[in-house]
Amino acid sequence: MIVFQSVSKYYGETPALENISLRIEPGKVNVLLGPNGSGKTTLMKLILGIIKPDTGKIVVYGHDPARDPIPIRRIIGYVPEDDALYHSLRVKEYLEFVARIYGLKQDIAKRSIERVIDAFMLRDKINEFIGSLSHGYKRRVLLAAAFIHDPLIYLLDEPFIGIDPRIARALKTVLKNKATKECLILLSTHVLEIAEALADNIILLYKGRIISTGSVEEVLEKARTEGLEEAFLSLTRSKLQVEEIIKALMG
Ligand SMILES: Nc1ncnc2c1ncn2[C@@H]1O[C@H](COP(=O)(O)OP(=O)(O)OP(=O)(O)O)[C@@H](O)[C@H]1O
Repeated sequence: MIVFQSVSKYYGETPALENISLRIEPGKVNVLLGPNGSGKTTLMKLILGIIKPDTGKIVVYGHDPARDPIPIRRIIGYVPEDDALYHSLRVKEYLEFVARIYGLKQDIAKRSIERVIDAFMLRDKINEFIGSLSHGYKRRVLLAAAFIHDPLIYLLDEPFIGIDPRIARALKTVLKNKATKECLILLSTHVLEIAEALADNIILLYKGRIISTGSVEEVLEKARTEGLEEAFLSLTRSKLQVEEIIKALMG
């Protein structure tokens, strides 16, 4: 269980997250939705302890990430939104490096690396430098690294960006199954179809605040709309902006 108690995070004067109180439970696929800049990545970085809250408290399976991030990071598989990879390492070297960081024993590491190489169809790329890979392959390497130590928590920032439909389909099934095995899944996406298909619990952020939580049905009911796209636009008061974007682009 991850608990946020009245958490705020500011960058200078700008609030990235304001007064967030939230319980994120295992056994569900939790989906973070929100327009660009609404605080999704910030929320994930707070869970990892990469950044610290200005006010409030976060508890991740009994640990405070601001004070004690190491045991938390050991149980998390994290896919960052941007490609934070070591470009001068070859794919297999990078996966070996990640396995070492997680403290996997050599034989277990070897088996895990083979497993994720096959799962993310990286076999023919293992000796290539990460810097030379296409965007989609870099995303696959990041996903492979997140699965290497069979984590309890999956923190996936836009995991479906750049990957092809085969891996996307498999990943959806795997995340659903992992949730039934009491893993805690928290992913962010801008793709509402993915949210609709996957989410047991939606956390809708807007300008650093939570404006709706609950199942897809509950969010739709609160927004009094039929589809998630309409709910998103209505709850984030974005309908007028869509009209303006269309007008600007159509000339
Ligand atoms: N390192 C930083 N320095 C200054 N401001 C930042 C920094 N990181 C994030 N912010 C600001 O915090 C707010 C939330 O950003 P965040 O990246 O969490 O949003 P997001 O919902 O993940 O956005 P996106 O959907 O575009 O990825 C934004 O206003 C952003 O400009």
